[in-house]
This record gives sequence, C-alpha cells and structure tokens, in this order.
Amino acid sequence: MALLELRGVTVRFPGHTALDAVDLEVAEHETVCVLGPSGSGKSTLLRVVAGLQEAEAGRVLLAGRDQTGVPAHRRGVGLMFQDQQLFPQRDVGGNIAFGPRVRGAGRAEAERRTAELLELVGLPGAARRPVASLSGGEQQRVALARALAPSPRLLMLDEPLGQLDRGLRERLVVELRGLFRRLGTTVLAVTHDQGEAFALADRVVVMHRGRIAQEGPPAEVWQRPASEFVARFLGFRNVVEAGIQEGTARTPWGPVPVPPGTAEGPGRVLIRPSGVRLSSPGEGLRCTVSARTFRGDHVVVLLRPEAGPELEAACPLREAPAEGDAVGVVFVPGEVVPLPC
Ligand SMILES: Nc1ncnc2c1ncn2[C@@H]1O[C@H](COP(=O)(O)OP(=O)(O)OP(=O)(O)O)[C@@H](O)[C@H]1O
Repeated sequence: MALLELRGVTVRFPGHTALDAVDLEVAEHETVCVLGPSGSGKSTLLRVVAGLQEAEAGRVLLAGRDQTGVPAHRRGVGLMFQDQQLFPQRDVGGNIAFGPRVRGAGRAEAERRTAELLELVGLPGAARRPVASLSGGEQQRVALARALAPSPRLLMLDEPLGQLDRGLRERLVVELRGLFRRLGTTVLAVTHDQGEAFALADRVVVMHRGRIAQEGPPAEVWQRPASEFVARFLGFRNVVEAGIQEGTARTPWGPVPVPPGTAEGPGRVLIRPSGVRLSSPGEGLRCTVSARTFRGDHVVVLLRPEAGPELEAACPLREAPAEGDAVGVVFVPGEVVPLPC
C-alpha cells in the first residue's frame, strides 16, 4: 500500500511553475530518491509533503489521509535538510532527544531512545560529546539520528550527504541503505548526485521543470533512459539524431545497429560508452583519441571521429589507447538505446 501519494500537485511561484501536476506514490518501506538539476522542483516537492509549502492544486495523502490543512508538526514526517544545523549549545544526546522530549517523552525514555539511535548510526556512547567536537560525517549521523528519533512514518532527506567529501558519502550511503532496510523506514530523499540516488534508492524519480521525466528502478532508468533529457542528465554524451530503418540508425557517425523491434522513422539514439568498442584503425569509424579520464577500474576515452560529434567510449584500463592515437570504432547493438525525438 502507498504510504505517500501525491495527486496532481501543482505549486506556482510568481512567473514560475515549480511543480506541475505531479503524481507520485511511495510504498511503505520503500526508499525513493528524487533526482534532477537545480531548480527542477525537488525541494518544493519535499516541502509540500512536509506541509511547509501549500499546493495550489492537487492533494497529498499520507496513509490514505488527505493532508490539506494538516500543519507540518502533525504530519508525522521526519526531515533532514542539507543546511540543517545541529543545535550547537546542546550536546549530541540533547540534539537527538529534542524531538521525543517535545512530544512528551520522559527523560529516561528519551535517553534510552538516544542511546539506541546512537548505536544504530554507528556512534555508540557519544551522547555527551559536544556537537563542535564532531567531524562532518559524524554530524550527519547525529542529524539522521535526530530525524529518526520521533519514529516518523516517513523520513524525508534533502541532499542528506551534500556537504561531505565523496569517499565519506559513498560509505555513508551504503550504511544508510542498510539502516533503512533494517528499520523498515519509508524514505523520500532528494539529491542531485546520481551516484547517491542510484546507491540508496529502490526507485528513482528524475524531475525536469516541475514534472517527472522518468521513474523506475535504478538499473532500469540507467539502462533505458526515456528521453534525451534523462540520458544527458545521467551524464551520457553520445546522443545524436538518427533516421531508423531496417534495424539500422543512420547517424552522423555512420550506420549504427539498433535493437530488434525499434520503431522506424526519424528519432534519436543514445550509444552508451560501453557500446563504443575500440578496434584497430582500419576497422569501422576512424577516430583520434582526444582525452582520457581514469574512473577506477576503467577509462573513459574521448574520441574525435572523422565525421560527427565527439564520442565517449569506456574501456578496460589495460586496453586504453593513448591521447593522439588513431583507433577504429565499432558499435555494439545491445548498448544502443532509441530515444523519442
Ligand atoms: N519561495 C519561492 N519563491 C519563488 N520561487 C521559488 C520559491 N521556492 C522555489 N522557487 C523556485 O522554484 C523552482 C524550484 O525550486 P526547488 O528549490 O524546488 O528546486 P530544486 O530542484 O530543489 O533545486 P536545487 O537542487 O537547486 O535545490 C526554482 O526555480 C526556484 O527558484
């Protein structure tokens, strides 16, 4: 059953539609990550659900109940915002116990809950530490414990790991996922970092100008971007116009095989970097290597073809050609994704 439902939610600011008739459901125990460029409406979406922003049209339902007119503090949602500061004058325990205390929990109960949450976020025994003595990552964990303390039925995170360095973020994301699984928390998170969203989410929602451009399981969205916008937002560069006929796309790079069943006619195609196979200079499209970027276990190679725009290829570290090398390129049909015009 859907814990959260948005039906036709519209928010307009003077001269600007921040959310345009958005429909979205989040099932109980599900983690949904909303992704999108700056200004696409992600934070507005969270604010509407939290009751911090009124919708001009549409409805927000929590556990089937219309939230119109229900104030933020009565909605039972937990919030963790990017720029949310911990209370500097309170220690760690004081920060976490704040919510339960405000809601009427006794001192002993609040302390027990605090100890339990500190254990959960990997900071056992830290209750009496001053906030100023914590590292950035530890502060994020305390902020998370504080958001979880009142046992919200829905936890909403806005760029939860935004200010941390990449290594720490990658580690925390894995921990968060495990934590949400164990607790069975329902999570709606917003991020502009696709890596974070894809690692955390059961389902990702990509927003574009106040609308949902695509939603689905991370692997599906990654494998099959539904539009040029989504493909480019995910960082794919090999998108071109193509006339599709008899299993072949006519592109500026020459003929490219498309998957069986692709609709004929004018369109666009995405060729994933893994679908740009490098071979010897005599074979396929002639290209010159213009740049190489190391990405851990593989190399992304930027190619200047004899015809058409630059191409991006991914290849294993050992096989990466050097800058300036001449190579041939052959396209792999399974890595070609037809896109609507
Ligand atoms: N209170 C407001 N008054 C006027 N315009 C607003 C207000 N809040 C948001 N907007 C505008 O609505 C649009 C959507 O904003 P929102 O903060 O939801 O985007 P976002 O996707 O979260 O962006 P970011 O990733 O930069 O945080 C933006 O163009 C923003 O300028």
